[in-house]
This record gives sequence, structure tokens and C-alpha cells, in this order.
Amino acid sequence: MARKFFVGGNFKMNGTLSSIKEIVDNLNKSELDSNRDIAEVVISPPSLYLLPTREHLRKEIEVAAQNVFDKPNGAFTGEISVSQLKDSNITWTILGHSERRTILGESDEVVSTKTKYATDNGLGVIWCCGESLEEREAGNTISVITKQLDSLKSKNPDWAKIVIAYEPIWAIGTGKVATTQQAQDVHKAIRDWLKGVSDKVSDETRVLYGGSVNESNCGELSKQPDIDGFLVGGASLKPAFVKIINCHQ
Ligand SMILES: O=C(CO)COP(=O)(O)O
Repeated sequence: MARKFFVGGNFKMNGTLSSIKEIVDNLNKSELDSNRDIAEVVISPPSLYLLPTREHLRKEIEVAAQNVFDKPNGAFTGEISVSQLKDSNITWTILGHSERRTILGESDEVVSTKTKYATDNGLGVIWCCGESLEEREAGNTISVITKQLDSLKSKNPDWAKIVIAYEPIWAIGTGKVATTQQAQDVHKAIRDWLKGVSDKVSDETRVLYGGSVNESNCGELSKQPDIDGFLVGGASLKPAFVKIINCHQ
């Protein structure tokens, strides 16, 4: 079946009120390609800017948090709840980004628990996985990703609310994009793994590629049968993000 192309923009800890307003204004006036199937687009500014982004952004584009907690409202200083996001019309969150796994110490268990809680409570999750350079060079790419996926499966999340983003850590922010074949091979392995959940989940779950995606490399990547879109970091802060949104064939 045809999976709707999906493009996420992860601003990470970048932007100011004025620079994010510029990005939103640019997206609002841009022509999102209507000759072909329009991509599903989600942008993810830092939490402070979620609400003004949602208020000013055109309605066809959704807004994602970069993190969410796995408890209802309460005494959890520094965290944001699923219900607070939904109350502000923030319908997605990123979870399991490698920067949160490695710098903030989030384990597979923490990421899986948050994903389960978020999806059970109606939030879409862009769930990230990926291997380090050492893991790739040791030939462990698929086993690392399988372990991350197995942890998620063990919580029995709502797969209909999940988009998977494969982001090799060595390709993030480095300008070193995975080759089209390297990306497709891992995406195919993820698709095969998803068959173990069910054929329906394997057919319907979007698997995005992330890591140094830009307007020059997105076209080739988007032609791969198991690449259903992108999670874009640095390039999502630039006007060329629109070209990435419109790049799929
Ligand atoms: O981490 C990423 C998106 O989540 C990718 O970042 P870059 O596109 O800047 O490499």
C-alpha cells in the first residue's frame, strides 16, 4: 500500500522568537507541492516556542514536542505532559532521539515507556533509533536497532500512532549522509522486523531517514521503496526545507 510521505523538522535547541516566526512565515507562504500527493509535515521547535508556532502556523502542518513525560500532570519539575501538549493542539512528539539517549542518558526502557504512554493517550510519536559509528564498523547496525525495536515492542504500543525515524548517529549534523543503499538496507531490515508485529503494521508504518538530509540528497533517498520520508535537523531551519518537503516522487 502507498504510505503517505512524511517530513519532520527537528529544530533541536535552536531558534529565537523572531527566527522561528520567520520559519513559520516562510512555511505559511510556501507552495506545498499539489501536483503530487502532499507530504504530511510536522515541525518541532523547542518547548518554549510550541504554542506560538501552533498559533501562527498553517493548519495543514502539525507541531511536535521534542520530548514528553510518561505520567499524568503532577509533581514532575521540568517535564511536560501529554495532556498539556494536546491541550495546546500539539499532536506529535519526538521520542528516543540519539541526543536524548546519549547526552541525557535515556535508556531503551525509558524511551519505550514514554512511547507507550504517549501513544495510549493519543499523541503521535516520531520514534528514533540508530547506531553509532563504532557499532556500524563492528557490523552491529541491525542488532543495535533490533534491540531498540524489541524494547518498544515489549510495551505493546499503539503502532498506528508511531512513525519510525532511522537516524545513524554518525550521519547526524556531520554532513556525512548515509548512502542511499546503506539507508535502504536498514529501512528494509526495519520493515522486515515490523512484519513480526503484523503484516498490517509492516505495510502501514512510515520509516523516515534522518542524518544530514538536505535539498540535494533528498530526491535520491526518497525514491527508495522503504524510505517514507525524512526527519530533518539543520536544514529544517532554512528556507530550503520546503524543497525537502516537495522532493518526493
Ligand atoms: O538529528 C536529526 C534530526 O532529528 C538530523 O539532524 P541533521 O539533519 O542536522 O543531521
